[in-house]
Amino acid sequence: MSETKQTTVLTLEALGRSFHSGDEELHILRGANFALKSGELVSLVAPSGTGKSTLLHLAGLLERPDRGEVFIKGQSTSKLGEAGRTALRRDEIGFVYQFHHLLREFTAVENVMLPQLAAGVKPAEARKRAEDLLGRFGLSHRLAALPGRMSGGEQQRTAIARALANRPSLLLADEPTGNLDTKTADLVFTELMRVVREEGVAALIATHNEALAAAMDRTVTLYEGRIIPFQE
Ligand SMILES: Nc1ncnc2c1ncn2[C@@H]1O[C@H](COP(=O)(O)OP(=O)(O)OP(=O)(O)O)[C@@H](O)[C@H]1O
Repeated sequence: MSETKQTTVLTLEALGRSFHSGDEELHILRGANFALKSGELVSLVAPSGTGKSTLLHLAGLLERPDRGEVFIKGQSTSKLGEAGRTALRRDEIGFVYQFHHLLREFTAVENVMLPQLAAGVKPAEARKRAEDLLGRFGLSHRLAALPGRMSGGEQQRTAIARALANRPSLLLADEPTGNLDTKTADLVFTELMRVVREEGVAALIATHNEALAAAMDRTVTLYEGRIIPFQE
């Protein structure tokens, strides 16, 4: 993709977020700024408790900041009501958690179909997309499996496929392989990066694994409530 055609998918502007802990006020984000361009893969590597999940939840419109603004493809989100935020989240953002959160009573292919059906995609088309995505994660033989019968790696691959199902422009992932053994984590992470690049999705991925982080386009960290380039 040429430089001129790249759009900014996610913009965080002067984000502030504090939490009360007993008598104390924890200022977790203190004017965090960030921009992510289409197709860009960025890792977020920062010590535990510095606010990675907080930041991803704000960027994913799951929570609202105390101060500052989140823009999705240049669109301001602060003035949107819950219905508007939900629609934007459904159409533009895929989220992957450390734990898969798949619906246990539905098969792998159904789990990847569901967000598409919610977005109004016809069942036959949703199934085709789900089968294609799961196939690209090496799960063609597990389409009809229930989450409880799948391995941790298979569950997480399915959760990533589900997050990509609606062709989001932005993928946010919070320690997506943090719950897996090292070998499986490396495999799943490599697949995630491959499919994310194939799909042209911009991604911001929190990870503790610096080796995996280094395979992305750039790495950022959190320092004193702000987002800065990561330096080893
Ligand atoms: N809802 C909340 N209420 C009170 N405190 C909170 C809340 N959410 C987060 N915090 C606090 O804010 C800080 C940052 O939390 P956050 O989960 O964003 O960190 P993190 O960098 O993702 O950590 P980890 O790597 O351990 O997951 C922590 O001190 C946490 O206890």
